[in-house]
Amino acid sequence: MSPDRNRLHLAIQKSGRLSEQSRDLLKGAGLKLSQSGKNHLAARAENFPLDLMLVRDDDIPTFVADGVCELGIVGQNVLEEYALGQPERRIEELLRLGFGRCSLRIAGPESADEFALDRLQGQRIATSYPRLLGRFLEQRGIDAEVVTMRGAVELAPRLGIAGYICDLVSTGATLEANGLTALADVFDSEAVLIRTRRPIDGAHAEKADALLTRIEGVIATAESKYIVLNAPEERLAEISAILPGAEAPTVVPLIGRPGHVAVQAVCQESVFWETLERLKAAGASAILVMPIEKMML
Ligand SMILES: Nc1ncnc2c1ncn2[C@@H]1O[C@H](COP(=O)(O)OP(=O)(O)OP(=O)(O)O)[C@@H](O)[C@H]1O
Ligand SMILES: O=P(O)(O)OC[C@H]1O[C@H](OP(=O)(O)OP(=O)(O)O)[C@H](O)[C@@H]1O
Ligand SMILES: [Mg+2]
Repeated sequence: MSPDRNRLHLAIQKSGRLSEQSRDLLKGAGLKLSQSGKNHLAARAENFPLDLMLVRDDDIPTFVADGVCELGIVGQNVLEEYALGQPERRIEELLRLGFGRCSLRIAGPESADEFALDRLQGQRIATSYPRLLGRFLEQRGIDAEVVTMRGAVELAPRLGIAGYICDLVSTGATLEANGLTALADVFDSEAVLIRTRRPIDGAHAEKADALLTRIEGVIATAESKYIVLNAPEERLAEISAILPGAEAPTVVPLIGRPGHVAVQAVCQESVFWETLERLKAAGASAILVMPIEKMML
């Protein structure tokens, strides 16, 4: 099946850590995705000229670099590992998506306080990310042997394949279950939206931009809250400074309460209970924090 050139093509992971959140993000951007059974390798947006290609995450950078897919969603770890092996960067990273957060870490069977990077000299380290690890070691002048494994890297020390490993960690549960401790950070990652650097024709480029604007809106909305509160006028500057990530709040006089105003603002960073306590201490009252359903910046 050759791709339909009247539609955009977005590559996402078929099944794995990024698949569900990639689909949720697109649904949040208003796309109605056609059902795809377990064996389907493509899905269609019914209300937007976009086809989804459901693939192994390792293949996503290649598809986007070659322009087979104009867009993709992939972890920065996979993207950077791919890019390190290419003479030119044919992929543009457009947007961090706030999910799939993990770190590529060196781990081993010893405790972190016994460890110093120098202990890696002459050792074997098993990883699925030989280029990222290779760069890390080279930059630090460490001469170690990198052993490439496709998966189950955590088993390497037990099997005697390598003394250390370098693999993705988020909660640390997998390391712990295998008697390993994280010893050094190699690369921090999250899922990103990527776009080909190959020319996209005019109508397509417009569609890609429209989709990007929607996705930016979804990301911004996820953290953002709408805050409304009452404040003594003379403490307005102090209260505005506490509102996280808010630009130019709207200030409205309160009928029947001279010297007091109502303040409304979009906070683009997380609003914690501590924030509310600080606002109250600064004289704010009747503080409401509301979710924002949609936002276009
Ligand atoms: N424990 C984790 N927590 C959060 N994100 C993770 C975690 N592990 C991996 N990721 C991110 O999700 C991506 C996909 O991980 P997954 O384990 O599903 O990949 P995979 O086994 O290589 O899948 P595929 O079959 O598509 O090749 C990783 O490249 C990384 O960016
Ligand atoms: O620190 P943790 O929260 O335990 O996560 C780390 C694990 O997650 C990833 O594997 P995944 O579970 O996606 O399976 P895979 O190895 O089959 O890709 C990664 O390769 C680690 O093994
Ligand atoms: Mg993979």
